[in-house]
Amino acid sequence: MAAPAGPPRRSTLITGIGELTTNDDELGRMRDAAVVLEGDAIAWVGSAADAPATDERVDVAGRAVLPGWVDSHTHLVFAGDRSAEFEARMAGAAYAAGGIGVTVAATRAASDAELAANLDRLADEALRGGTTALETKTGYGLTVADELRSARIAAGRADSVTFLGAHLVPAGAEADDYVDLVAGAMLEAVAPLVDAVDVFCERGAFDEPQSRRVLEAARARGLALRVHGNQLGPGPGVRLAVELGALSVDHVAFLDDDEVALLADSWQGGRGTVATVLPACDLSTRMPLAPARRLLDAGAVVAIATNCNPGTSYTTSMAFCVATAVLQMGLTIEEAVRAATLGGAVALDRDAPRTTAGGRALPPLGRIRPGARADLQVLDAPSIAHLAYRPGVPLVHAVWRAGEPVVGQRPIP
Ligand SMILES: N=CN[C@@H](CCC(=O)O)C(=O)O
Ligand SMILES: [Zn+2]
Repeated sequence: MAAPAGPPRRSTLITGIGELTTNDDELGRMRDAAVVLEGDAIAWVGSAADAPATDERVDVAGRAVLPGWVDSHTHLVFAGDRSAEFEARMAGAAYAAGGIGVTVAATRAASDAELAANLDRLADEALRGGTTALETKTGYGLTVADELRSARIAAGRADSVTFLGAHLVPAGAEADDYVDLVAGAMLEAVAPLVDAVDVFCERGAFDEPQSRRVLEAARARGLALRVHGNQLGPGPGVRLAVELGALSVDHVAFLDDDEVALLADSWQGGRGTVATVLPACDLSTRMPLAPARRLLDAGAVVAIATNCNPGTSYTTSMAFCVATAVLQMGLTIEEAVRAATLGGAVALDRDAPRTTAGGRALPPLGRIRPGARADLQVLDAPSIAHLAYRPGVPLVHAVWRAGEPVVGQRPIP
């Protein structure tokens, strides 16, 4: 299968692929496959025996190749450490939304350079673990100036940036005044820098009317919507997200059957709301694991993400989340890998080609097929089954991001 011809760009053949997971309905999961990368995109996928000539090549000696992880939910603009809070939780204390305030104080006190360096450190860590596309959020500033600098630091470092001014009512503020600020001046300041707007719709954070105000203001500006919902108990987050056409509702640990059906039905007749499960967060907060099996059985679209943040889920490891989804949430290997790659791309609205406001073409993410962004990872294993069969073992052998070999084995001319 080949992409339409364009101007010549450096081409690389990846051959000797023992097992290729493409997430493409026609190509499926292939044996003895080869892939050609050209510039930042995939140019050809097929049987190794039919591979075309290229400028350079790399033989991965029977290893498994799959799309890079698409981590569609992280909070990487922060400073400080909450390991004492984590240790207390492991000794029996409950998680409460108010812990966010500790990170807000540390983030406000940090310099731009410190915040950028912390984000770069975590993004590099994620890349070494096979993550080739990353969403990240503001939400630890909670003033116009601090949210704006968080958005500036995230823009250009992440594939997708989300404004989460509605993360917590900051100390000393009155809730409805703060919602006015978030939906007004704060949103106006960050809007040119962000792709989506998110709200923590939960007891102790924002209630349904407050969440709705922020989301409707965002929608009126043409921004995509996300909701942190049903994390710590039953709540209105899922219903609100589906009603307003949010791209995703994330956490979804507490769902009744009607909410599961609502998420599944949201896909009838067009684009719906992705249910993003965050297995590392569920474990780190000692909450029930989100019902990913029930969601898939009902026909919902599921994404798996890390929710990397210093409070509830301090990991960049998508492989850990995939292993947990298989071992503890009842997903098959293929379902978990798909949710952590293509599922994330759908949650970011990046599963199809897009053009930026400035006219730049963005190739789609989450699949290995001609025309997709050349984002792939090579495992030091013959099959994706090893991601759960060998949990906790760092299996990344090499990573290409947008056609560049960024980790491990390099091609030779
Ligand atoms: N739930 C809300 N926000 C983060 C937690 C942030 C924190 O505790 O610092 C989350 O996704 O889990
Ligand atoms: Zn989150």
